[in-house]
Amino acid sequence: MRKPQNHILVIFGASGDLTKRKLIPALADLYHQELLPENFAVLGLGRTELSDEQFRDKMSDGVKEFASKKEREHNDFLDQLYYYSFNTKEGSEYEGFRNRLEELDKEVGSEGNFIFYLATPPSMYPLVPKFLAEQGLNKSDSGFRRLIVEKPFGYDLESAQQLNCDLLKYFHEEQIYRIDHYLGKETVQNLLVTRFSNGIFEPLWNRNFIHHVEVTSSEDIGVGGRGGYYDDSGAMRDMVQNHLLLLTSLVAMEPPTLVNAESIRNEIVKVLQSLRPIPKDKVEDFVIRGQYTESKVRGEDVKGYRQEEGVDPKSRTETFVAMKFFIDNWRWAGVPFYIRTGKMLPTRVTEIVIHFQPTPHHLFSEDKEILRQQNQMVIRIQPDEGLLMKFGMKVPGAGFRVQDVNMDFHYSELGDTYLPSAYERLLLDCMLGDPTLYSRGDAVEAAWKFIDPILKAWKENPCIKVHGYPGGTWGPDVSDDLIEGNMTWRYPCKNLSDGLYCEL
Ligand SMILES: NC(=O)C1=CN([C@@H]2O[C@H](COP(=O)(O)OP(=O)(O)OC[C@H]3O[C@@H](n4cnc5c(N)ncnc54)[C@H](OP(=O)(O)O)[C@@H]3O)[C@@H](O)[C@H]2O)C=CC1
Ligand SMILES: O=C1O[C@H](COP(=O)(O)O)[C@@H](O)[C@H](O)[C@H]1O
Repeated sequence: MRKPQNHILVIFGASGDLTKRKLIPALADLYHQELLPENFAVLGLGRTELSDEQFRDKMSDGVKEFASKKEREHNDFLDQLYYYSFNTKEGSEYEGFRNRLEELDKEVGSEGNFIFYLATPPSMYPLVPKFLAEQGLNKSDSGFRRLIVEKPFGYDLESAQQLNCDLLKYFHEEQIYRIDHYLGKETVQNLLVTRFSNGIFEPLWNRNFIHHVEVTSSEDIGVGGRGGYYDDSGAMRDMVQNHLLLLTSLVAMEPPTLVNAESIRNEIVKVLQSLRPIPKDKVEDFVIRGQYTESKVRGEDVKGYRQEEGVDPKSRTETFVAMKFFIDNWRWAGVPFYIRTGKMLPTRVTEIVIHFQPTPHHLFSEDKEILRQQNQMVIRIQPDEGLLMKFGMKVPGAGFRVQDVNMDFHYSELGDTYLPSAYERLLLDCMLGDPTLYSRGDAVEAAWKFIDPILKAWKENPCIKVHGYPGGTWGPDVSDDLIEGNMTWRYPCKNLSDGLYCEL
């Protein structure tokens, strides 16, 4: 495996939750696999006053696992962490920061290569690049300068376009790495391999053989301590605009010419640009929104969303979205795509279900449940990552009764194979200068263009219902009505044989 060039990773927002919970553990994993360069340091930034030592102590909790195994290595990793305190909103304070960075660069031998990671509140995303540019830190003749931008990328189409413009004033598109951590997931990348390295699937992957596609990403927890952020965001901005549309794009895209950033991202953007707009006055026919209410889950009382800390007690923010849409292109004309996400649902599962066309004639009419004869391919992103095919087999004995059987593969069967975390993969790719698994500006805007009219309709028309659903259920019952015919969503928890992830 190629190692990245020597560099410093500068984290804006290093005293925050994301740094401690995701970034530092991912870096520790890279360190222990010897994937970090020889001369490397992290420079954490925030207003909170911390010495380097205090910062290391604060971060060491997140990497305790290693501490117990290899104490010396663990300490060597922590020794690469540094901290500098300043208000990143104040342009006048950047000179001091630049001096510290240049000093550290000499100390570490990082050759003037810097990655700037924006893990601050989003209001700071346009400011930091401007102030970096004022200090001449956005470009260099000798070293590389890259900028990683966390989600959310904009609040709507207009703000996303504005943010793209703001970033592009100071950094080139090739320097900008917009994170969607779903693309960093091993099983999401495997979607491309499953589709494009197997002769058996791709010939069937189109409107002639696929009846409809379902994408579900459910969580069995509520908003927890993130009520303040979430109440202003909601499931549509938090999950659909980015992760779910990305999964849809990978399912629907054409084969890329090459496995590189340009080819793959070109195909992703084409799908997003082909999404059929949902007219504002038809939103209720295509999109169901819901909000969890007080309930009992597995014998425990759980709060309703409006009782969560930081949430407006009259909030109409959606914690559940189910929607139906079409992709207007040659491959997918007329095939409905159904996507669904929500908090406080029965289990945590992300999966894609390809429903194949039924046989043209139901030969084995003894089987009353005709739907059984529709083959399904379930691509499970998490947990218990794997792939499952469902098809009909004869029930042994008299007559011709058909029953569904499963043929499945679980990643866990690969034995000790190490599945890197999404952040680990994405950080390493950025260090190596490979943006393939990061979102391109035009893709982000195309996704917002599709979502924007729905958000506007919700905002402008209070008659569009926010359906309550008791925590621990699969969302509002009306979400079943979205699916045409006598079909329903796949409810993974109803069929324990499908996997071990279901905890109900
Ligand atoms: N947490 C998560 O799991 C995820 C977070 N994200 C995104 O990442 C970003 C960070 O999230 P998270 O870590 O949870 O947020 P936190 O609120 O925990 O942290 C925010 C960080 O920004 C710093 N900050 C805020 N204002 C200033 C300022 N004026 N000057 C210097 N530093 C400042 C804070 O430092 P201090 O208070 O010391 O100044 C703190 O380190 C957000 O945009 C979020 O949407 C995305 C995906 C997941
Ligand atoms: O981006 C986000 O994703 C998480 C879900 O991520 P996962 O990797 O656990 O599937 C979600 O909880 C959070 O609200 C959202 O901001």
